[in-house]
Amino acid sequence: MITMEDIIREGNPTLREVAKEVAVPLSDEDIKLGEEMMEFLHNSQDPIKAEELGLRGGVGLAAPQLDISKRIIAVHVPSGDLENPEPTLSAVMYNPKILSHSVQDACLAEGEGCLSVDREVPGYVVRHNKITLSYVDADGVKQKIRLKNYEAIVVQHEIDHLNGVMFYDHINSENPYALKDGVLVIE
Ligand SMILES: O=C(O)C[C@@H](Cc1ccccc1)[C@H](O)SCc1ccccc1
Ligand code: NI
Repeated sequence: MITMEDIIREGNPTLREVAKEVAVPLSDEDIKLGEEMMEFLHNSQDPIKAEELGLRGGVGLAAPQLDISKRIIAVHVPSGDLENPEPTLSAVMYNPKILSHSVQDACLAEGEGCLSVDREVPGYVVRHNKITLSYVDADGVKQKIRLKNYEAIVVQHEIDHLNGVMFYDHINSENPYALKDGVLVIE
């Protein structure tokens, strides 16, 4: 079971590598890894288990954060609506690829954090507001989906990890809260 000890922190060179595509059909090893990554996200969002296991809450995780330089991410975005517990996005994605994106950019009002970064780095992380994404799912089936707003931001944060990019690479060092016109700030 994955815990915080398995997650490498900034300074580890693996976080700056471009991860390799995984073979399709998926190996049992890669399928098992995806399952463990998803299990971590579920545990990290369960107050009892997170407390028990000392987990930081996460809505996404990328294999390079486990010192495994493979193009695998897991995302599990809860709906946040107690009436409707269905997550708005929950998937293990193999070889995810952004096929196209909106001209409109977006950022989270509260900025971003990272399970591999044990410090606050304030500032707007400007990303695409909408993306069209292809990936191979856990059943080995090629998927093509469109995401927007928060779900699109989470997936872009994780795909950045596959390309050796950290969220603070996007922050304007002169003025962390500088925003071009038209950037959607997501509360
Ligand atoms: O380090 C990671 O990749 C997981 C991040 C992903 C992420 C951070 C900020 C914005 C989008 C995605 C963790 O989920 S950071 C902790 C967190 C937990 C719940 C909600 C937002 C951020
Ligand atoms: Ni991260």
